[in-house]
Amino acid sequence: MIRVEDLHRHFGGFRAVDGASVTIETGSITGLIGPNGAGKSTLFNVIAGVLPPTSGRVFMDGEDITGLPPHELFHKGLLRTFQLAHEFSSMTVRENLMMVPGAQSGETIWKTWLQRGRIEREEAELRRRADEVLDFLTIRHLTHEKAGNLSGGQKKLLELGRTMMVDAKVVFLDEVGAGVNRTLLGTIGDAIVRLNRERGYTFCVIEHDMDFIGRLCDPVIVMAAGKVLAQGDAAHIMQNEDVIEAYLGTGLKNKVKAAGGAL
Ligand SMILES: Nc1ncnc2c1ncn2[C@@H]1O[C@H](COP(=O)(O)OP(=O)(O)OP(=O)(O)O)[C@@H](O)[C@H]1O
Repeated sequence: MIRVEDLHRHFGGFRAVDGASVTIETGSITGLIGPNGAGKSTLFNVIAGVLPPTSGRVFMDGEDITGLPPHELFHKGLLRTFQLAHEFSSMTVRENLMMVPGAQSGETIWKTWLQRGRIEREEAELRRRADEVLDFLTIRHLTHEKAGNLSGGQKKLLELGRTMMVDAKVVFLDEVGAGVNRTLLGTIGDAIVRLNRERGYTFCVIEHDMDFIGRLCDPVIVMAAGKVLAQGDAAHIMQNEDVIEAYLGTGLKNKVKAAGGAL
């Protein structure tokens, strides 16, 4: 479980995150939604150690992890996908999986040179794991494709695949659906659900596509102007007056109400 207590992150006088307290339960796929500029990415960055908080605390399974650098969180199994570094575009999809930091044993070049048999065994094992990941994500046909030729959605699948190479526990995904076509978004959604159910991954997902959020996420956390407005299941959340106002603004909300319409 990730617990965030009264987190603030200011940029000069501007409060991008302004006293947010949230819980991401182990085993959940938690959605994080809110209008542009709500502070969602900043909250992710602070939890994942990319930015230090101005104040407040972050706990992982009861351990205080506030301000730990990304590589330490990485070793604890908490990662924001871009911590895996971007794909190497001139390398194949399988090579990209095999290159994930932390997937190798981490021996020095000198030692591995002395143990060439061992490095070959390790490479074979990495290749086997990479192929297992490609099968899981149903992209085995892309094994030898250069990563630079992948579509936006296929790159997102590769990102998910790379988390599988390091046995992540808690994965923070920022705007999974941005620029991804419907079919691939469905495949990405299925992969997230299967990783959650079959491998016990906990996810926290920022996404603007409400269909995607509604299908995948429970609970959903809503942020606006740096604060947490509401938390609950997606259907319940979209009935919440504060949430409607944050998305539509008071004027439009009143017009919708006057017209007797729903959102
Ligand atoms: N490094 C920075 N320096 C100054 N202001 C920043 C910085 N990073 C973010 N902000 C500001 O903080 C606010 C929150 O930004 P953030 O990216 O966290 O919002 P968001 O909810 O993720 O928005 P979006 O959905 O558009 O990605 C924005 O007004 C943004 O301009």
